[in-house]
Amino acid sequence: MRLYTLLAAAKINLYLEIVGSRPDGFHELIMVMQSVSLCDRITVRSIGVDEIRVRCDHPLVPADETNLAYKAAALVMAQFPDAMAKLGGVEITIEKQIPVGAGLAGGSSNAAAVLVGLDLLWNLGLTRSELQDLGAELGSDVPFCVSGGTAIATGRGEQLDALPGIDSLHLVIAKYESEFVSTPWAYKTYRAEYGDTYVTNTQGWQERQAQVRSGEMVRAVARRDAIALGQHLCNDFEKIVLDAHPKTAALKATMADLGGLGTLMSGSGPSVFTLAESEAQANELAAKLRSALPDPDLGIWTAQFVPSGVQIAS
Ligand SMILES: C[C@](O)(CO)[C@H](O)COP(=O)(O)OP(=O)(O)OC[C@H]1O[C@@H](n2ccc(N)nc2=O)[C@H](O)[C@@H]1O
Ligand SMILES: Nc1ncnc2c1ncn2[C@@H]1O[C@H](COP(=O)(O)OP(=O)(O)OP(=O)(O)O)[C@@H](O)[C@H]1O
Repeated sequence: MRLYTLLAAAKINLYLEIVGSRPDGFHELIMVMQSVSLCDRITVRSIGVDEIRVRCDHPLVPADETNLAYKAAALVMAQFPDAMAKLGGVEITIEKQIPVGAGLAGGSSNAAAVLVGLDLLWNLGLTRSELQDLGAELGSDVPFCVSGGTAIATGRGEQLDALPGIDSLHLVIAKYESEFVSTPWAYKTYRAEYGDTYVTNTQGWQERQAQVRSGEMVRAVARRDAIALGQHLCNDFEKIVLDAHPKTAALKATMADLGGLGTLMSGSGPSVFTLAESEAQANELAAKLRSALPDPDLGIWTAQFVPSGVQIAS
C-alpha cells in the first residue's frame, strides 16, 4: 500500500490545572482530555524520492519543515533510516478543518496522524506506546492525540491514564478567526502571574493528582454523568487569557447563557466550547449563538466526543 488517509481528531480540555514548574522548564499539569469529531484529513503517500513534502492550503499553516507533521515524518525517518532507503520519502497532504492556534491541538493531531500513517506505510510494527513515546518528542499534546478518547494527562501532558468514554456527548466550539493565543505566551504569562502559588515539590504534585483523580470531575466522567461533568469544567488558563482577550471573554459569557451543560475555554485558547446532550441540542445552541453574535469573524462548529485520536479512513 503506497497511500494512507487518516482522520486527525482535535482535542478539548475538560479540566486543566497548572500545578507547578518542572526541572525541564515545562509545567506539571493535571488534565482531563477528550478527543472530538472535528478533525483534519491527513494523507501520507510514498514518493520515489528521499524527501518529505507537506501540502496544506491553509494560509496560517506552514508547508515546510516547521510544520509539526513534517517534524513527525523527519523523526520517524531519523529513527528508521532503512525504511526510507527502501521505500523512498513521503508526501503529506493536510486538509485543515481544525481552527489554527485555537487550543484544539491542530498541529499536535496532525503530527500524531503522521506517526500512525508512517507506521502503516512503512510497516514498522510500532506499538501504541512506542508511537506515544515518539509523539512526546514532538510536543506535549501529541501522545494524547495518538491514542485519543478520554484520559487523565499528567506530567507535561504526556503521562496518560485512559478514562471511560462518553461518546454520546456533543458540543459547540467557537473561536474568533482574528483571535490567536500562543501557547508559550500563555504559560509564560501564567507563570508570571501565578508562579508564587505553584506547588513546589513532587510529593505535593502526587497529592494534588490523587485529589483530582478522586474528585468530582473524574468521578462524573467515570459515571458518564454529563450534568455533573458540565458543572465541574475547569481551565486555569482562563485566568490570564480571558483578561487579555475581552472578545473571547464576552464570547464565553454568551455561550454560557445559551443553556448548554457547561462552557469552558479549551487548552491555551482562544476557542470556547459548550457541552450539549445531543446533536439536536448542539445544533440548536449553535443557531442561538449565531443569532446572538452574527459577527462573520466568529467561527462556529458542532462536534461530538469520539473514542480515538487518529482514525484510519483508508
Ligand atoms: C495547553 C495544552 O494544549 C493543553 O493540552 C498543552 O499543554 C500544550 O501542548 P503543546 O502545544 O504540545 O506544547 P509543547 O509544544 O510541548 O510546548 C510549547 C511550549 O508550551 C510550554 N509548556 C507546554 C507544556 C507544558 N506542560 N508546560 C509548558 O510550559 C513551554 O513553554 C513549551 O515551550
Ligand atoms: N500541522 C499544523 N497544523 C496547524 N498549525 C501548525 C501545524 N504545524 C505547525 N503549525 C503552527 O503551530 C501553531 C499552533 O497551531 P495549533 O493549531 O497546533 O495550535 P493549538 O491548537 O493552540 O495547539 P495546542 O492546543 O497544542 O497548544 C500555528 O500558528 C501554526 O503556524
